[in-house]
Amino acid sequence: MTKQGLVVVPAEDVVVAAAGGRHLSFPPPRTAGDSWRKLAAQQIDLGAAVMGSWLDSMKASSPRHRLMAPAVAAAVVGGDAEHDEWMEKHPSALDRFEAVAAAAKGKRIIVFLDYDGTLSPIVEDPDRAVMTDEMRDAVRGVAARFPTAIVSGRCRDKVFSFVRLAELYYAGSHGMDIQGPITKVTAEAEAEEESVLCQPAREFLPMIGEAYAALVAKVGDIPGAKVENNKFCLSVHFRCVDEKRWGAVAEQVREVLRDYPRLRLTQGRKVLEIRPTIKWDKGQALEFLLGALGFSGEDGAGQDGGAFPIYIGDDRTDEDAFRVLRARAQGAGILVSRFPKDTCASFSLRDPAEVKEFLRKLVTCSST
Ligand SMILES: O=P(O)(O)OC[C@H]1O[C@H](O[C@H]2O[C@H](CO)[C@@H](O)[C@H](O)[C@H]2O)[C@H](O)[C@@H](O)[C@@H]1O
Repeated sequence: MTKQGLVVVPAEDVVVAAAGGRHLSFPPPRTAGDSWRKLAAQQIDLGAAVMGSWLDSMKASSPRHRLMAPAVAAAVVGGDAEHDEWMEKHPSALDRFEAVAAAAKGKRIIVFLDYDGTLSPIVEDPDRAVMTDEMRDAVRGVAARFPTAIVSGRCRDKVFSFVRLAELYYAGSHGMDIQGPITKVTAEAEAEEESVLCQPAREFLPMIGEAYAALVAKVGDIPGAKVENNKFCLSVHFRCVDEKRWGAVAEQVREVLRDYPRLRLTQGRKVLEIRPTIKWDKGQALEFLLGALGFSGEDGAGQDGGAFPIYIGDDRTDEDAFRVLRARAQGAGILVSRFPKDTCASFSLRDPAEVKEFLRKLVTCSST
C-alpha cells in the first residue's frame, strides 16, 4: 500500500520484497535450528513472571502498525537476505506448484483450509471477516474434486455462515467440533447431530459458558476489547485495544483463568484464546479427518495410492497441523504470510489472494 511516498506496513505483516522461486527439493528443508520446538511453547506460561511474559508474547506477535519507507521496512526485518533465506526454506507454493502436483500424482489430495487470514483477510471486526464470492467459487471448485475441510478457531456455525458451502467438512473450535458434509438427510434439524463426527471437549461446555460470562464481565469495560464465544473455546480480542491497556486485558484474563485450572491459554493474531486442557488441536483434527476419510496411519496408506493432504493456514494454531504433516512426511503444509516466521510449513503464500490463485490452479490441474 502506498501513501504519500511511504509504504504503510502493518508490522504484524511486515512486507519485504518477494523473492522469486528458485528452489529445488521437495519438500523444502526444515527451518534451521528446528525452530518448531519454539512453537511448541506457544501455550502461554501461567507460572512465574506471568504478566511480563503474557505481555511480551502479546507484543511480540502483534507489533504496532507503522509507516515506513520500503528500505526502512527491509531493515526492520533484517533486510532482503533474511527474507530470501526464508523463502528458500519456504518457497512460494505458486512458484513450486508443478513440484507439488508431481508429488501428489497418484495420491488422493485432501484439502484443509484455515479461515481467518487464509480465506478472508484479517479485519478489525471479527464479525465482518467475510469471504468474497470469488474465494467461495475457488473453494467450491476444489471441493468438487477433493475432500475439503475448513479448520478454524471459530465456532463451527459461525464459520459455516461465512463459507456457506454444505459439501465441506467443518472443524470448528480449533478442531474440537468436527462435522461432515451436510446432505439432504442431515440438513433436517433432528438429523443434524448425525453429521457431527467428533466433539472431544463436550464435557467442557458448561465451564466454557461460565468462563465466557466472567470474561465479558471482566474485560467488557476495556475499550476495544471483545470476547467471542467459539463454543468449545473463547477468544479475547485486543486488536482494537490501545496498546497501553493490553496489560489490563492480560490481567483480567489471568484472573478468570485462575478459577478455571482446566482451561488453558494460547495466542493467535491479536487474540488470546482460552480452551480446554485436553490434548486436541488442529493437528489432531487433521489426523482425525484423514482417518475418517480412510487414510489413517503414519504412512497415510489407505485408499488409492495414499493421501496427499494440503493444509493452508496463517496462524500459530495452524502450526499443530503443519507439525503433523512434517511428522508423517506427507503432503504439503503452506503458511500464509508476507514475512519470515518460524514455521513447520514447507511452503508459503503471501495472502488470501494467492491462496485463491493456488486453489484455482489445483482445480485446473485436476481437470487436465
Ligand atoms: O483458525 P482461524 O479460522 O484462523 O481463526 C482464528 C481466530 O480468527 C478470528 O480472529 C482473527 O481474525 C479476525 C478477523 O479478521 C481479527 O479481527 C482478529 O484480530 C484475528 O485474531 C476469530 O475472530 C477468532 O475467534 C478465531 O479464533
